[in-house]
Amino acid sequence: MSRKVKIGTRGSKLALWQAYHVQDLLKLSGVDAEIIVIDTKGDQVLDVSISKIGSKGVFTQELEDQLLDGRIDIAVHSAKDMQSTLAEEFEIIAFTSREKENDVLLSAKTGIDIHDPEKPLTLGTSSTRRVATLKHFYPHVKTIDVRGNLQTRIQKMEEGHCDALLLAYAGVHRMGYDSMITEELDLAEFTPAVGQGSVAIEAAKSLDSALRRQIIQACNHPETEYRLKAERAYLRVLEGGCSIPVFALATFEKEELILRGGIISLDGQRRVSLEVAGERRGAEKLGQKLAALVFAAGGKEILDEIKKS
Ligand SMILES: NCc1[nH]cc(CCC(=O)O)c1CC(=O)O
Repeated sequence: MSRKVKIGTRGSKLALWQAYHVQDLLKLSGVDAEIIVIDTKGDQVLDVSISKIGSKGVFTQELEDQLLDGRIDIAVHSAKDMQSTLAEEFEIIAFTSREKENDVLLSAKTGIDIHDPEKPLTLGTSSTRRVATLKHFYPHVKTIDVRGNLQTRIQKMEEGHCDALLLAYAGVHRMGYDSMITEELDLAEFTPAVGQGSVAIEAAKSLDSALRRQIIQACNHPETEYRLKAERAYLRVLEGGCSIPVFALATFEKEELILRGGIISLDGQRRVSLEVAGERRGAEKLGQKLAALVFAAGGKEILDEIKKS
């Protein structure tokens, strides 16, 4: 393979970091790659909340068009931002080794404590899962909607719109803001969004098979792949876009794949969270099994209500 692999990415700082990360992984395997930045609809309408832009895959459509044209060979995304079902022509060929999956609090202040109900606290977030989780476990905490990239959000916080931000560790770490983290939240309470912390590499099924193999060899982390397969199979049954407070986290305990996940009502009143375990080669079945159990335990009702609202 003499020509360079063309990596397509959005132009945000986080997206670029992820594209450079994939470029580095390829380089380590002796594969040269170049980065091609593509504007997406999701980036152009920053002032509107994602759930209101409507269509699924606002961040992925333009990249997929270029994959089909062959103008790029692969598209790099936060795994979390990828729809659970891709169009027929596309597939995820690799998941990079996962970062710590936790949500974290980020603040410029000291003494931020979500556990003390006597202490007024306003958190900035734009995720329905995080808002609903706060309402469930920490009802005294106020939230405000803060959108935009991390730099913009931090600026809003420093202007006094909120005391702290509630974000994914992965993004904070990649953007170099670890020093502002005041707390890593408990995974059992703030169970992350499906895929949080991993980078997904998407390709057209028509991609050259030798190149495809090289990219997988260089970038795919099998343990992460199994974990995300289980989580994404769960998400697929729930058809959960990013506007639905669905959560799931698969982990390995020895050789066993454990999948914990559920759903919360938007008001935080009802939260269903369950756990299943099985073998790695049954990862997708495990996701489907969890979905069936969550539905039976009241999750279906919660989901139907949210879809109607
Ligand atoms: N929701 C947007 C988004 N998509 C990916 C990340 C961070 C990287 C990751 O979670 O893998 C974030 C920011 C956040 O949720 O705080």
